[in-house]
Amino acid sequence: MAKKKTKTTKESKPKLKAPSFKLSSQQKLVLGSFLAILGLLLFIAFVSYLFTGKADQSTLNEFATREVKTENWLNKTGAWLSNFFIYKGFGVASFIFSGLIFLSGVFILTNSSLIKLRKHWFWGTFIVIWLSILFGFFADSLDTLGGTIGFEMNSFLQDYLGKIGTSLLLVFLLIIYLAIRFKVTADTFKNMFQRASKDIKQEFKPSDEDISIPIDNDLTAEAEEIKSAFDLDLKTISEDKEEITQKEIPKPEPKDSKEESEMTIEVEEVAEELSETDNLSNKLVEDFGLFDPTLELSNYQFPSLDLLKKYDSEGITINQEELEENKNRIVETLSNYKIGIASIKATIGPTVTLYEIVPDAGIRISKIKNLEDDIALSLSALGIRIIAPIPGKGTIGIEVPNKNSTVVSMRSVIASQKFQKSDMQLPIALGKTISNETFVVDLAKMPHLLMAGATGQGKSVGLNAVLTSLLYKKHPAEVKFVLVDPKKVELTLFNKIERHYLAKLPDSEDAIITDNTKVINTLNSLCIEMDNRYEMLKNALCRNIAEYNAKFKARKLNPNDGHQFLPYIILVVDEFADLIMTAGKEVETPIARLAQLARAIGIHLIIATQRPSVNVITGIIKANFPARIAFRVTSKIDSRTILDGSGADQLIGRGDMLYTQGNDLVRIQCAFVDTPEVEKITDFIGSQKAYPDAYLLPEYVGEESGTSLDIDINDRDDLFRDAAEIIVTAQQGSASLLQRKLKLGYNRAGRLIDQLEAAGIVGGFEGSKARQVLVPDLTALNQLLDNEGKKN
Ligand SMILES: Nc1ncnc2c1ncn2[C@@H]1O[C@H](COP(=O)(O)OP(=O)(O)OP(=O)(O)O)[C@@H](O)[C@H]1O
Repeated sequence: MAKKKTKTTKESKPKLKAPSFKLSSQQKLVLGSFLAILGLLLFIAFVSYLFTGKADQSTLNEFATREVKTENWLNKTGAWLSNFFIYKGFGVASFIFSGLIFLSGVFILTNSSLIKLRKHWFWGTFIVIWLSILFGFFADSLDTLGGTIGFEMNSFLQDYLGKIGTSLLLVFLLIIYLAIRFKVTADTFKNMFQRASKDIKQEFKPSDEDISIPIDNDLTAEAEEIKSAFDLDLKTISEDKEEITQKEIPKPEPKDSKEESEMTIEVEEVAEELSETDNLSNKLVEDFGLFDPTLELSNYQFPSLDLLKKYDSEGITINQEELEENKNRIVETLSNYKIGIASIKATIGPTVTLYEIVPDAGIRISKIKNLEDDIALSLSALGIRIIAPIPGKGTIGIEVPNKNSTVVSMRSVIASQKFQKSDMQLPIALGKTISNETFVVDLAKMPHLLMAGATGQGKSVGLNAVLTSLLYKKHPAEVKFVLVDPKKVELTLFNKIERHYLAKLPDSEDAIITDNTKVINTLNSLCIEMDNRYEMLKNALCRNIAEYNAKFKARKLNPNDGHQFLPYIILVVDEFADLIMTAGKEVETPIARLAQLARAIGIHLIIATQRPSVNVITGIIKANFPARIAFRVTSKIDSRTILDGSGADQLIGRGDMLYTQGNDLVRIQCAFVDTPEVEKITDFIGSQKAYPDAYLLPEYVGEESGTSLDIDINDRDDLFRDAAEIIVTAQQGSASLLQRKLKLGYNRAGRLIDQLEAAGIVGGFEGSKARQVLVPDLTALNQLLDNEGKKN
């Protein structure tokens, strides 16, 4: 029962709210037309009141006396109603009521949405009140304008707000009305004024159409509303008001050419369609701003320039005597070979001076090229390099080392405008060129760097210069280093910034990798990271890391979908020769894969080697490392291996280097950064708040566990039994143990471990941990191996 009751009340509710819903069609017709006619009658009465109101005033009290005639077009009722609405009510604004009543009738007749009608009533009443207050201002001169209510409201407001306050309140109410009702914005006004001024220019006819008193304007608005409500169905009815509405609609008129030239075309800006995610991300950016990857270490301070040393011997000093001497020797030497010189020009660099020679007409360049060695010998100086011709110049260059070379300090290159103002993704200040310009390159564009040079020629300093450059320019959130240092001493200083800048495998203790086994795991892990990143880029529809990160910062990528800000990862291998000698293909394959594919996803490799021989820098490696740095090497062949040409063998060492990124060779004096300087920088960074851990690379589980199981017993290594005994005795399943005890290379030890796993002596690969030994002691081992023998 109770249920029923609630049902009935529920049903009755809309009835109360909108009785017209339940009207029959006939009732609707009756009520609708009644209201429409009433509206019209009121309108007529009101119009008449404007002319006859005064005259009829005295007759109102004698409504019941039929003899007393009134002048209103609708006689007594018209006079009474219009007096009630206009004089006692809201003044001329009451016209709007007539419109609203008429509109209600039309709505009922046409079965239109009553919600819309309610809106018309609400805003209509709003504007009636607004107008009557406005007209109340002029009640002194024209008392009918604002009506009694308008007058009273106006005087009430003026008592409290004064004339100015009331006017401003009216302006504000009008703004509310326009903004909410007609969605007017500041731009609309601008356009309206522009159009109006154009119209005024075009024609200014003082015709009837232009005479508009405020009331007309408001009626216009209402009339438009009426039109829209009818959907233009009831043409006949709206014809009454058409004249008024048409004023608002600009008619396309034929214009002469002069007018056309004055006409400016208004280009509407079409906003790009935003997707749902765009809207969401825009809102997020509005609320929280762009995503800031540095937020976690927001107080991080970049190292200051003071941490770097200044050198006394900095700055080029021109030794006129030396210049003259060298010039004479060059001219003399060349004349010995019957090469005349038309002109000679010197450019003094930090370590070498370049003499640019224009030979006499008719001298063949190839002749000079062939005499390269002889000329160098005659000039009898170490480090002479002849460039014949200088690419793009048509001159011949002879580089002669300066007697007193100047140190290019890291401080000077870091402080340079070129570096400080660079907007490169990974700027590296390598040093200074022969014309003493700071040389800055973008590692992201290289995209990988191969460094070679004989021992003691400045490779480690060069690597430190690269790392220092990045530390001075990149926040810990933006770049991570994977450091491989088989020499175990060169990069140890960077341990201090492990939790800021280094990346490592999960579970590994040290971030700097010194063990070759771990290098393979790390490289493979980087390949997984690369694949993961490609997947993320693909899902985000981005082509490279820069686009991806920009999108992430704009909060267009949802972290819940696995997206995150991606730091650049830079793999630095200090001694590649050692690595490739011991691990061979196992290292070469992932390195080549990374080099080929990793550029787009922000993994860059820097590989340094002392031995630039072809078995270290293999074809596949070379093909993927277009950017190369050569420090001094001992032979022409080595130079050719690195640079595909000679030159590196003629360098003078101590950071003198050649850089190529494809074609041109640039001679650069590498910036010098000393170990104490690096220590100061890493101390400075290390003493600051860090991330809880180093950047963790994805875990890599070696493939050997899967493939090794089908190793044939007969193919076992000769040392299999010895290896098994060592492992079981030590109860430690590690390849490095075998390497040490049996004096084996990494590859062979690894193979033995695979065979031991296949035989069930050691467990599967467990990342960086040693494998589990499954045989408890030697007796059990002997038993196991004997049983195996019997089976076969
Ligand atoms: N850019 C430079 N400016 C001035 N001197 C330099 C520069 N680079 C290197 N040197 C000098 O050369 C020495 C050896 O440099 P570095 O340790 O970098 O050589 P290396 O090539 O790394 O040798 P190794 O391969 O044996 O480690 C430095 O101690 C320094 O005195």
